[in-house]
Amino acid sequence: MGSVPDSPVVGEGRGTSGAVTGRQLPKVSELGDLVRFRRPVLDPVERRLSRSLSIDDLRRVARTTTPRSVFDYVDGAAEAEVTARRNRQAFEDVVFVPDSLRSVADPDTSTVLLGQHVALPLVFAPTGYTRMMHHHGEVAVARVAQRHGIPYTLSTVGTSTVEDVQRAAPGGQNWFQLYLTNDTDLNRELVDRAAAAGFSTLVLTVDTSVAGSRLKDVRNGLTIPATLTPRTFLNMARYPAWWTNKLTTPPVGFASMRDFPGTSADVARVLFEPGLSFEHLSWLREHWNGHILVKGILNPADARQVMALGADGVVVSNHGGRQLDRTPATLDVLPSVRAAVGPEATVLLDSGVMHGQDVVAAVALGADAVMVGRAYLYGIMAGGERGVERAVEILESEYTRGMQLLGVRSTAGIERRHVRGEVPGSAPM
Ligand SMILES: Cc1cc2nc3c(=O)[nH]c(=O)nc-3n(C[C@H](O)[C@H](O)[C@H](O)COP(=O)(O)O)c2cc1C
Ligand SMILES: O=C(O)C(=O)c1ccccc1
Repeated sequence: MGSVPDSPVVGEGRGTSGAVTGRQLPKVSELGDLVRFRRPVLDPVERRLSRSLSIDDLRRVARTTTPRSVFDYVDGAAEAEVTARRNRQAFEDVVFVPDSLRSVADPDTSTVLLGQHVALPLVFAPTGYTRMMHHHGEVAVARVAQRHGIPYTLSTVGTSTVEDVQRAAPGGQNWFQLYLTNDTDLNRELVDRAAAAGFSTLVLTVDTSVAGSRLKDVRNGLTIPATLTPRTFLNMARYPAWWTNKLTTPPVGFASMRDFPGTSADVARVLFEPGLSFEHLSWLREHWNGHILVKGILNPADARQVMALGADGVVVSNHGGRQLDRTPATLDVLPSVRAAVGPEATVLLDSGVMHGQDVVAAVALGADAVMVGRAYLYGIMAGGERGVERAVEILESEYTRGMQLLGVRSTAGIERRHVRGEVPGSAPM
């Protein structure tokens, strides 16, 4: 090795002899080269987004752009919100063990999910009522997913139809999330429409046979559409920009289903099938030719059973802490679920993913990819379609950097040994 310069050098490069060719400190006349004036960003939405460097920043912006009842619906969780905090804590407790002196040039973040190439191990989770967060709605989220080469999952209780989404993102990987309803004809219609529209994958959610209790929604008097009381009126009146969104949006209910006013808990109570069981999964396997993922799995035995019934994979999820409170953090049960289903099954994880390093951790502990819900919803609340875009940019850059700093140059190179220690719940059950 050549000699290492012992003093900092302004400028670049070494001379042919290997000596360092440093420049003198710049003359005043050259200072113009050193001071750059950033062009002011005039558009207020763009300004807010360009200053948002993390999902947490987007969350802070979202709080200022949306009525409290809407923000709380997204941000909140069930009961005492123990699970929601636990999800985050598990990610924060991760200790990475990096490799050194491995080339991380030309990083490759891509992976294969259900036989399809995806640009990042990231999927947009299904979220109900996206047009309530911002009038750009589901179609905007689907467009961003298509542009970034990641799958988008439309919710059964979305405010756009499968046809709308397919039209908006015809080249995207569009998945449909099914809430099994207590109306057999409607179930068949939902599945047939998703197939006819060209959706490749069904995500059957199994953790919402009854509604979780989100106390903030009850306290805020949240119904969809809004019921006007002095309290809800005052709450919404403070957000004129959000109202502009609303007024430019044609009044629709659940375009995927039938118009149905009420709280999300009312929807679950009146429409969802409380008798949902393994037989329904078998029914679905017969009626759907595409891939099936079962979302809301939290133990290895259930994971094994749904695989035996013909599912292609599972989403380890506690619904972002919005259903049963006091469940384990998903990161903590992930290794045992992976061990139960083997290397070939598709295993996704969601609930609490807010940072690209969370994605690195989940991949290290056995996930093929993660889903994010709130992360992109904070984005859409902060700035519509551009806000969703910003959320992906943030996660993508954090993921890429995290992977490289771990000494790994591809998603496939992230291994269990890159996270320290025994993981709670990883013991065989
Ligand atoms: C506002 C909101 C609405 C949701 N709606 C649905 C839904 O309709 N169907 C579903 O399966 N999951 C739904 N979820 C759960 C998400 O799919 C996902 O499991 C959860 O958001 C993951 O946690 P995260 O938000 O911390 O990423 C919803 C989540 C949120 C925040
Ligand atoms: O809010 C949710 O998490 C959710 O899954 C849901 C359930 C019923 C109606 C709308 C959304």
